[in-house]
Amino acid sequence: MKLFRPFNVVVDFETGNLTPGKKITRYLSDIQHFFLDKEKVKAVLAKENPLVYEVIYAEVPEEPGHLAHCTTIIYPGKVGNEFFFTKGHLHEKLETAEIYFTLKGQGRLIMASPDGEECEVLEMFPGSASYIPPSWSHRSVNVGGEPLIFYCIFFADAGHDYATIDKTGFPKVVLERNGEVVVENNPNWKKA
Ligand SMILES: O=P(O)(O)OC[C@H]1O[C@H](O)[C@H](O)[C@@H](O)[C@@H]1O
Ligand SMILES: [Fe+2]
Repeated sequence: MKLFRPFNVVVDFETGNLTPGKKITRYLSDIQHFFLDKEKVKAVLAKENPLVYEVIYAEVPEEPGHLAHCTTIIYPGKVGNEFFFTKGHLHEKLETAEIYFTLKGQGRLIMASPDGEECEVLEMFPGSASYIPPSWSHRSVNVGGEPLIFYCIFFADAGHDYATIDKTGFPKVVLERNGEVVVENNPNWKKA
């Protein structure tokens, strides 16, 4: 068997940069359909298409036994009163867990069972290591005024199921009300 060689990557805790790494960028236009206030989304997009988040990942084979790892940087921002977030996904291999270790910023991690009947929201803060158990969909939200930066480790063959979330959305939304971060039921959520 051909041995895969050990290697280091370097993570910058301040910027979230991971070197050497490959970058994925997601703009508001990529996740616009998830936001509650459709008019506000339109108004923002008429002026600009802000960068919402970036993922920088180490290149590892997408094969059983390997661990994929990456940083995610969610920029601060809102559409109306709804904070910027990641698309969110289930793993195609539902039986695979994941860990998010927060390096910088303040966030919320929304997780839901596959049918969406169960939902949990964890706080993300520097030093928090959030465990995403098998089967839970996950979306992270930046609730602060600086980038939310976290480091993720997951099974390299887990796969990303975005189609389910496109159909159902998440059961909860994270909003700012009177300067407070609040978690509310998502009126647009559809049962899987
Ligand atoms: O894939 P998204 O839902 O857009 O979330 C962005 C990224 O968040 C974390 O970094 C996960 O470990 C990645 O697998 C995921 O791609
Ligand atoms: Fe994941």
